Amino acid sequence: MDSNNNTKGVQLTFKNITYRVENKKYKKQLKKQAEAKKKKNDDYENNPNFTDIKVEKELTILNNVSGVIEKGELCALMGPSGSGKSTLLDILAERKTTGKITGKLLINGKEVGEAYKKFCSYVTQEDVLLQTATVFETIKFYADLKLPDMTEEDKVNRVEQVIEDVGLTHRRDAMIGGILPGGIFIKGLSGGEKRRVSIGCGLVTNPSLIFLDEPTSGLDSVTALSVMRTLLDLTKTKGCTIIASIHQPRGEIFELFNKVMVVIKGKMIYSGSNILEYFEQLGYKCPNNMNPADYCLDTAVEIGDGDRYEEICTQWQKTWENEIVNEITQPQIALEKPKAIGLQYQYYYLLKRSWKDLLRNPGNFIARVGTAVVTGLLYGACFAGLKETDKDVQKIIGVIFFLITGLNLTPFAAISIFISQRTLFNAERASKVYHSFPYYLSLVTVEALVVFLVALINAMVCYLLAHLRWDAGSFFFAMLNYFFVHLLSDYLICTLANLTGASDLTFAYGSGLSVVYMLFAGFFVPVQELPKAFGWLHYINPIFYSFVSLMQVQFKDLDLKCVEQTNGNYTIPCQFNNGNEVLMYYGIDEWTAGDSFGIVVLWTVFFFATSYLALHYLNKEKR
Ligand SMILES: Nc1ncnc2c1ncn2[C@@H]1O[C@H](COP(=O)(O)OP(=O)(O)OP(=O)(O)O)[C@@H](O)[C@H]1O
Repeated sequence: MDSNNNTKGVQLTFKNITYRVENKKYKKQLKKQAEAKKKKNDDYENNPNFTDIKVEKELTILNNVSGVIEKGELCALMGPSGSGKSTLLDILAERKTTGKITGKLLINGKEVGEAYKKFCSYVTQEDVLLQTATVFETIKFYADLKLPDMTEEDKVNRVEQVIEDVGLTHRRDAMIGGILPGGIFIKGLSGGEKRRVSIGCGLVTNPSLIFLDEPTSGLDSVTALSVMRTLLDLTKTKGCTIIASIHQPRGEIFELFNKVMVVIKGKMIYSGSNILEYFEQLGYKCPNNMNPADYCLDTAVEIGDGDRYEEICTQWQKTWENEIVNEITQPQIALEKPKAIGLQYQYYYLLKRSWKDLLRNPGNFIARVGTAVVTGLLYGACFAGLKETDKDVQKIIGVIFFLITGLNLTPFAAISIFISQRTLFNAERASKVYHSFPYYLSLVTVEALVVFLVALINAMVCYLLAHLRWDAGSFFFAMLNYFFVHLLSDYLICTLANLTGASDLTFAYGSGLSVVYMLFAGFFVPVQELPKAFGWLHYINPIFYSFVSLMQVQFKDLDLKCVEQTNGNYTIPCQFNNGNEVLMYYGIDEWTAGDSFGIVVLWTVFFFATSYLALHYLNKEKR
């Protein structure tokens, strides 16, 4: 048993919470209002009771909502669909990042500022978990990142205890399972078991306050009851305060709650432990043979649609202000604030997890490296044993261009990884498990390793078989160039994935950009022959600089043998006597290999940065 037994729970009071958002349809609605007014004037005789359409610049989603949840209470947040339950839950858990919020959140009667979030844990409606991790590893990851002061042994004990608390001891080493990025399915936990893992992740820090958004959604009734009983046990054994939004619980689940709060159309109409009695006072008596939860929800819908809605809301507001507020007593419990973990530790744990994920789901890695081997061999076979002769110049340039093109396109295979990891990242970031930067670094570290292997294998196999310029300096500089072409293309795809948040859009924009890059690389059409209107595009084309650098490595000061070809009586004269003439023909003789490679490195840094900024600022969890 935990040493903090029954000391963790807190009292949560929220006062006059109002939430407003911008009305994005404002202009459209104004137009409709004007049209309606015109119609009213034109058609007054037929429609004398016509009322104006109400249009506001801001929408009020929650209006002056207040309540108190005592230490150790299991509280249900109920209401019809769209009434504002999830919004209220998000505000109480301080997860709302959009809109205007006013009102107060008090822990044990005090405003605790920034520290507030550290007392809470939030379990989302969807289970967003890493498919390749086991139950133990998933919960341990949260313990590692959220409990920096604990020894390894204590963390393991805590995780084992949580696994027992959520009833998953028998599934401790089972994989989460599900659909992997790219579509492969691995068998793992059932829906109910995944729900328990998500709850376990929320429990591992021994939080004072736990928020759960629809904890029973998607579960069969037996599993739902079992999950809710687990939560009730936690309130009793650990004193946790738990608030769960819930839609339509079966009778047995409804009875487990110590308190029920009912929100209708953004206003609180009740908060207490005897809702049936309250509804009866209002004139809505629950028939004996009816599930009380169903009855409450039906009644809430009826109240929301009825004429007495405003009256009932006002009556409840008065009860709150005149009675409940005065009865709130503030428990005297010391609030110890959990410490935050350093970025380097976050990076360490994230890298460890990413590495394991790569090893357990090697399909993508094997496919990328395997393709690099096969295409390297095929390039090599087609261009085997090239000679430093005028006759082979076109083939040598072809090898360089094919290698660059292949390495530019291979990162498309990583789109599904970038997109699917984004979902997990969004959920974990919203739960404040780690900062975006160490996450990004761990992602790109593992990617850099794959990129390194692919570039090296692909280019080396081809370079050796085609017998390109044969000295150590040229070989290693060329390899470095191919690695950077591949790395910058990988970061480019990662940027597009983070900008768009969708795999189809990433593919569409990425392939379009690659075509433009190829076209303006100076290979098919030498730069001086590019159309005037678009010729400048090659200056902002990283692939052009890779091409220039590799051409310089291959041809600068290279002697070319002139082997004249004869065709009957006709002799084809040599086009190039040395490599510098080749560079001149392509209009790239004024560049140096170092300068153009430097620009490739700058482009790589640019895409590295844009990819991170897009990850950090865009496509966040939309709540
Ligand atoms: N940022 C926003 N912009 C516009 N409307 C919003 C915004 N946030 C919430 N709403 C609206 O506020 C209402 C309440 O949403 P909320 O998700 O809190 O309801 P809910 O009670 O949890 O519903 P459900 O039970 O169906 O999940 C909905 O009509 C929703 O469309």
